[in-house]
Amino acid sequence: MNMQTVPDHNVLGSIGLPSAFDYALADSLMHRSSMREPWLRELIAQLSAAVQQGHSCLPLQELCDALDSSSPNDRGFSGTTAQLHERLCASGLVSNSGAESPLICDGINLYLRRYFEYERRIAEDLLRRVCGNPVAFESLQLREQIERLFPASATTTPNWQRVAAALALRQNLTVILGGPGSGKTWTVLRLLVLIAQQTSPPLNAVQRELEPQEKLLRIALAAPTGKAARRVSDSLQRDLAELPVSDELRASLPREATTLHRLLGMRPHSSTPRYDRKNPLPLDVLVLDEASMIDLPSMARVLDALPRDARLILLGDPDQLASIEIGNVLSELRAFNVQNRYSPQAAADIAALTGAATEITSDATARFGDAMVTLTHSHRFSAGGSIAQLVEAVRDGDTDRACEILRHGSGVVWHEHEQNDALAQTLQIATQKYAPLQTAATPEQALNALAHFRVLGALREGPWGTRALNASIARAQLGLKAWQSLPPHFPSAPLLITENDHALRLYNGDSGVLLIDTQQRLRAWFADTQHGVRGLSANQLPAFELGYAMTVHKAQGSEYDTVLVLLPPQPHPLLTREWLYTALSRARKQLIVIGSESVLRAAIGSPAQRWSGLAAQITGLLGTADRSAVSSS
Ligand SMILES: Nc1ncnc2c1ncn2[C@@H]1O[C@H](COP(=O)(O)OP(=O)(O)OP(=O)(O)O)[C@@H](O)[C@H]1O
Repeated sequence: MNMQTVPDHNVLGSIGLPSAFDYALADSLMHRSSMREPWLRELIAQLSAAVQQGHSCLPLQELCDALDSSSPNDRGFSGTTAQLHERLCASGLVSNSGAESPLICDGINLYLRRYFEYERRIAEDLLRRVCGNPVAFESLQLREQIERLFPASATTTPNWQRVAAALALRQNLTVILGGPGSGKTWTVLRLLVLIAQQTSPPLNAVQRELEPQEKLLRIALAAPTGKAARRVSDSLQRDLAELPVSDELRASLPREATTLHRLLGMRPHSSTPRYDRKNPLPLDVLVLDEASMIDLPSMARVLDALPRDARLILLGDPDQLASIEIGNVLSELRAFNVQNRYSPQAAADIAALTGAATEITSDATARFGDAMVTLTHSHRFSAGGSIAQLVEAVRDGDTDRACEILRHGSGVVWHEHEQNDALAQTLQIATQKYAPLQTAATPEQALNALAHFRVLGALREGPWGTRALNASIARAQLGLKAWQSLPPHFPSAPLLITENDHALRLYNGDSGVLLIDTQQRLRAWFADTQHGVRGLSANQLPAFELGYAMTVHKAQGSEYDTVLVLLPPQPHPLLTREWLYTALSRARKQLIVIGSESVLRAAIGSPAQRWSGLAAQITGLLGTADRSAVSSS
């Protein structure tokens, strides 16, 4: 095959066609190899295309199957993964890990070197924090403290929030997983109290003045986006007030979360952060919230910068949409402990610290799984409510049950429309639900109306895209004539910020509303934890667009009383199980789904597939032979 050609078909059906860029990369690498076989060029292009789509590697097994099923004349390889591995190594482009080759193959996955190294650094760092010096604790006193901070509740047995606290006291890595409203932030604040009490006794104001700074526990909270960081800050401030601790201790806890970008001191136009391995962050504890949205390079960077003896606490929901960039770190980690089972030693420590009996596992990777707990009770949805049940059914891929709940559940409505009827119904409901926005007399009323309802879609462009929906809803709200005579941003318009402005504390995905003030100027209003609302002149704002309807990606991390989810008329690659799970779980009280059963079934039946070798690398480093138990999903 001519090295310059770009085939019109791909080897791996589940990855989009490699682009000219992918083939250019393949060609530049092929020049460094004495091997001229078309299948090798094809493999490299596929690998490059996979990385563009968020995969960090490609499994050899998938590649073998795909190459084997394509025409032998065309591809020229047929054999086992071991044979493929051997041929790859013979190309001179691939090594097992050490040598400076552009590609790495560890016998399971094929990587571009950079992504192998990110995963290797993350795996080594996390293992060090899990397996480093076990923290000694005095269980009797701690048990009393845990009972005081985590009051007994009838929600789950065992009380997984207490278990999270016990795990965090044992080692320097804790991963707290759970769906929306499962109490992750509530737990982490109490857990920080325990760590602070264990590490250094609280100081009063005078002692604080006298005490050298380095004796205070240095804690930071960070999230991948500005919007997520602000949301965590809001939750912290809400929960801090209710903490049963002294004022001194309360004052020593963080009130604000920051973005990963800011935490690392990323500079404009530079990819080199201020903090790194040579200049580590001045921290004893780092909490990373919304960890499912953290991509591989960012995770590697933040772990590099975190001192080796600092504690790391990851919070997140691995069932939500993964990072739009490369990697799916959280769901790879979840594979080590899906069912809250612990090694005998961890189970004994949990029992000593909380009195809870947990299931024991003899799995060889349990040592790593001991860092993990999944909170299973939602404090936000009413127990056993239809929305919670529906979200669970979608998460578990139980399509029949999801359809059943949608048809007969309370608080959920399903309009099984196809094609244009779905758009017409969306418009009708949105017009009615957004009516209070039109009549709101104060910013508070307008923002309340906006918090009450939102339309969520899958796509941005096209007739079913949020851009077209926003224009249609605005037209319906204002009347066609008014819409034609007004600029796109008008009084009572809901707005969606589309870029970060740290100085104004406005972030991509934030919602606000435009209103005319007493001096007839257009002002934008935003909800504010401290002051209720805050107003800014409309011409101060960073980029924004209409926000009656938004994509689920933009809505990630937000909730509304009522959510209308509009499915497109045909299945779409974006419409995965994780997309639907994230969309449905944005609703607090009422859910309206508009779309056909076939599209709904197709979405539930399409779990997003992200190839990653992180779990395999951790397993390898743990020294277990049984890699298949935690093979990447
Ligand atoms: N054990 C508990 N007892 C009483 N209230 C709780 C408990 N755990 C959590 N809550 C409350 O439940 C609500 C949801 O908790 P929280 O915000 O911590 O959940 P989350 O898992 O962080 O949610 P999200 O992922 O959506 O950010 C909050 O109002 C919190 O105060």
